[in-house]
Amino acid sequence: MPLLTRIRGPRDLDRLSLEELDQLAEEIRTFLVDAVSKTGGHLGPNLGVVELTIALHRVFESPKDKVLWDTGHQSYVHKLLTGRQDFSRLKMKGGLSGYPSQAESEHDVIENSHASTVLGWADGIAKANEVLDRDAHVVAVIGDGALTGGMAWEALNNIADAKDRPLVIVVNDNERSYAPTIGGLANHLATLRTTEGYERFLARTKEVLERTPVVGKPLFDTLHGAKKGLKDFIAPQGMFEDLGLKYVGPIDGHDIEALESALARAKRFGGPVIVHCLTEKGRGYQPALQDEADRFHAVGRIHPDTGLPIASSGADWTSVFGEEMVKLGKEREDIVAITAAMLQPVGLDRFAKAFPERVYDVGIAEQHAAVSAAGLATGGVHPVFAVYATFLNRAFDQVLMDVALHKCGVTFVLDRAGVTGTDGASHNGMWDMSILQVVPGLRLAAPRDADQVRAQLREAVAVDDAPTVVRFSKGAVGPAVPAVGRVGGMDVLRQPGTDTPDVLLVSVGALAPMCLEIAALLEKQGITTTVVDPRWVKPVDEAMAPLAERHRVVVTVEDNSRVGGVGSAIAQALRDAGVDVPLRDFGIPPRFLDHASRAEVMAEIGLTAPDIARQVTGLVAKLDGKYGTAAAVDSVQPARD
Ligand SMILES: Cc1ncc(C[n+]2csc(CCOP(=O)(O)OP(=O)(O)O)c2C)c(N)n1
Ligand SMILES: CC(=O)[C@@H](O)[C@H](O)COP(=O)(O)O
Ligand SMILES: [Mg+2]
Repeated sequence: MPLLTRIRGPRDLDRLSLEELDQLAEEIRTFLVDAVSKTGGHLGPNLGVVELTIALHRVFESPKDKVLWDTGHQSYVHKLLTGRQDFSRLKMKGGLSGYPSQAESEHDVIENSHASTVLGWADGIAKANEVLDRDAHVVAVIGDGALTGGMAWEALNNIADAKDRPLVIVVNDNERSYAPTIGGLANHLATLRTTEGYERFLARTKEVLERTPVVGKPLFDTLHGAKKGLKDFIAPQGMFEDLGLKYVGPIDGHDIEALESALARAKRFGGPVIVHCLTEKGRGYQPALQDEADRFHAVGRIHPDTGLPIASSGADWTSVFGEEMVKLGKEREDIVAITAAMLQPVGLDRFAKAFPERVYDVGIAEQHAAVSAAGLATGGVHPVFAVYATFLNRAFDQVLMDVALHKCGVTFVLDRAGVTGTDGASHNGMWDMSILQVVPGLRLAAPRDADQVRAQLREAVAVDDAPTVVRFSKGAVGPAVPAVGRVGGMDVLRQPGTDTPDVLLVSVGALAPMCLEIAALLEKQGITTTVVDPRWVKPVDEAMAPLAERHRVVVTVEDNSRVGGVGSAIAQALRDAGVDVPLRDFGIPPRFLDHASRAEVMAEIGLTAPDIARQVTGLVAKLDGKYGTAAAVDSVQPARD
């Protein structure tokens, strides 16, 4: 990599010739395939923005000028050009984040991986530049997929209203989210893509007319002044121009010279301007280009030559859900499915194949998905909206005020619930069982294994007068965890072996195997434990309080924030029932978790069997008066915050 290794920062790009820039682009592609095949990551998106990122950093002066990335999964090239070329531990503990990271570089701003926010950020920074009279540019890169998110349009509405506030929007149009981007916007972008760019037409006309004696120049000035009429005739700018945004494009997103010319003109424009770039997701890497599903949007470790996965994972939670959905779809014609641009990642691809007319991809529009689901339920069908837990955060109000308030029978299936790890703080599904606790009427299930996913999904879709939620983890689903008894609606997973047990251990969802391990460790300390799985964690089962009362201490363990989670809800239920058995809740501490493997994160926050068993042993010891009264129990520190 003779050129890439010489790039220590963006300004090192300035001295390269066009030929060298093209060579650098090739070196970067080779680097990306080699590095990401070893670690896994967002290979396809980054292969598509190599030339675009080079051109951006040649035209704009980061970090003085702010180069912002929507979702941030396509920022690997940006990292390579801003002094970060060790990708050996990408997305791993202590290695580079898979997204921009302010801790890594002054060139990075937006760290969260939640789509459609970049234009809002850009609007705010541009306003700050104006207020502080700062001589700096803001350039926001947004994908065609992210542009289907409502927040992008809220921002555009504001940006378009400030005609003299410089802001450059680069639409990275590769015609895909994971799958081909859907909706009216995608269709509009297609018309812009397929018509001869007005700018190119104008450039060519200018060239011809400037060579035309006498009438040439005046004619060009007339044409150039023709403005919208001519533009719409030559290349329908439509929506963006109608919004009042200057539109430049479409530009070949792999032609560095054309990109630099367009970006330089946009930079000089002095107001909001859209540069519409046409790129190819997975460019330059045949296995990605041939991947019809998602062009290697996010890959695990792969063989670089073939693109084939190195480690194929066994049955995962997602596929268990997907298969049951197909069965349900056959049994009930009123069941429909919704995805927010993630059909395959959430496991609805098989349902879509079987029932193409009963699945809706709404684009990256979770809020719309929830409201549309309320409409679908009101219309007499039962929608199942499958979404990553962390992405439902943005649709909280819609779940509350559209679905729950109207008692709509909508089922939300939350994949990637709990600690996911390698995608960093914004991807952990650690808030759903807290924020959804406050939704009146909503019922929330946390299945512990594949059988329970199937059973609880069926129980959920049988509810037609309230929102139901089924949440499960990322990745491989563990072995079946059988019940050995039943109390109310709850499964007993381990009997205490005595009529006066010490601990009631409430195991939530996928942590059941760990909770059984905790009980075994406690038994070695002579501590008797009942392990119970509530199955439906909201509302708290009526049998919980009486069951708790038969124990000396209650311990709850959940793969969700400790704050306002299942433990809090159970504590409140015990108080309401006048049961004052001490309770200690274990969960995720209320802080943002740096990227690392799931196991490393769980160990770091103390959500492991040995950690919890040690703390519970201390609790019981205090109860035994070895260290004073039961009240001393409260002095035991919760899991490390
Ligand atoms: C709110 C939200 N929903 C879903 C996702 C998952 N997601 C990550 S990237 C992506 C597709 C983005 O498409 P686009 O913006 O066109 O970028 P590209 O990958 O094509 O460069 C999606 C749906 C997300 N990050 N945030
Ligand atoms: C950037 C984004 O939101 C997705 O691409 C996400 O990174 C995929 O996560 P999984 O790998 O868990 O499907
Ligand atoms: Mg795209």
